[in-house]
Amino acid sequence: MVARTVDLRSDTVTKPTETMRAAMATAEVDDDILGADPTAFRLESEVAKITGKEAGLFVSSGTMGNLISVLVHCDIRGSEVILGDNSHIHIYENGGISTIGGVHPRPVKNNEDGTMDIDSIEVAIRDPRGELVFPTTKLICLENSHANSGGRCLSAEYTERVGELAKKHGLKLHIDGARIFNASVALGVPVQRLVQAADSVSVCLSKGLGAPVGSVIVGSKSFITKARRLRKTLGGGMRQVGFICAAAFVALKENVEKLDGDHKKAKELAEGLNQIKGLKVDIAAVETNIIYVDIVEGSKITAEKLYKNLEEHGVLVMPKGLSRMRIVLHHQISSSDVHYTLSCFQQAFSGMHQENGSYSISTSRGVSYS
Ligand SMILES: Cc1ncc(COP(=O)(O)O)c(C=O)c1O
Ligand SMILES: C[C@@H](O)[C@H](N)C(=O)O
Repeated sequence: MVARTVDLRSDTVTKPTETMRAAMATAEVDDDILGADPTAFRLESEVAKITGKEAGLFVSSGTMGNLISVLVHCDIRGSEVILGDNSHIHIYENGGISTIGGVHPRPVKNNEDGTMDIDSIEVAIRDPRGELVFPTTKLICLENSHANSGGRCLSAEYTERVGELAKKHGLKLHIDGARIFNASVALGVPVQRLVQAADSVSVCLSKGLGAPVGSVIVGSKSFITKARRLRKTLGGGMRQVGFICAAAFVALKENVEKLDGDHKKAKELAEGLNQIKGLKVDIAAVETNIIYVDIVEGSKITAEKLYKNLEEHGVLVMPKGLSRMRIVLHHQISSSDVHYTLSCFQQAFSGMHQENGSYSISTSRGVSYS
């Protein structure tokens, strides 16, 4: 039996807080298909207000939020969406925009910082004169923060430039904002400013904000009307959904202020890991709560042995390839958990480990733990 668990696999692993559970138990609910569940409406309105959009719609997941948004914008047969080749929509959503929506993906290379070169986006836009043979470009998708790039943040200025390009070509812009609040906190820029150029945004409440379930998509009233219908078509219409929206509302109110702490712990953990011989971390790439750690070639331990060793000490990470892992911080990871995690990694590489979580490493800021 493992004495202690430090779950760093994702920020989706958090458990509802007592406040969330209390809110769920007393939530005002009603049939959200025959009318409007009042708590769902309250959550949708709050997210719309924060993002500066006309309306919102609660959906069960970020995947459903992206799928519905793409399908609303890509409403003609032969539609094509320009998106990052390393984006969540392109890699981790089962190709739903194609298999369910019949939308053709037009991947453009993601840079290491999560952006796509503006010129490359423009080159990928189909020339309408070739409509006899080409799909029809309808939409550009961005992702902020960008998960597979290590939680890197897209600036408001970059997003605006993509928005201007979309408008120039009569296209729409969708932002996969699963971690838009992380980007906002890390950049010190309000969410509304980061998504101003977007026609739609999918905002996850179940990631860093710690809600047990759900996302809210936001956009114009007309967009949300179409999205609501498509959600029903996909079987995503829900009846007394207010009891899960109540938890999401608590997350929105209570946990945004905790994100900066997650980012600081991520930086500290990244710096500590980077000091361990056999591991490599690009510290500059750690802008929010996500860390990618590479096991350097020739290190004393294989990835498989490392993960097994960590798991035996209760530390869970997300393997991402043969010699890379992903670590995600969230509000239920304490500073002591960070120190304990570092001692477990240290032990795995050098056989040194103290159960009380102390270890002797000094970070670049001269901070040492022992
Ligand atoms: C960037 C990004 N977009 C979308 C999603 C999908 O969210 P969900 O897992 O709720 O479907 C995720 C999942 O964590 C994600 O990281
Ligand atoms: C794995 C991925 O699908 C999930 N969105 C996460 O970041 O944990």
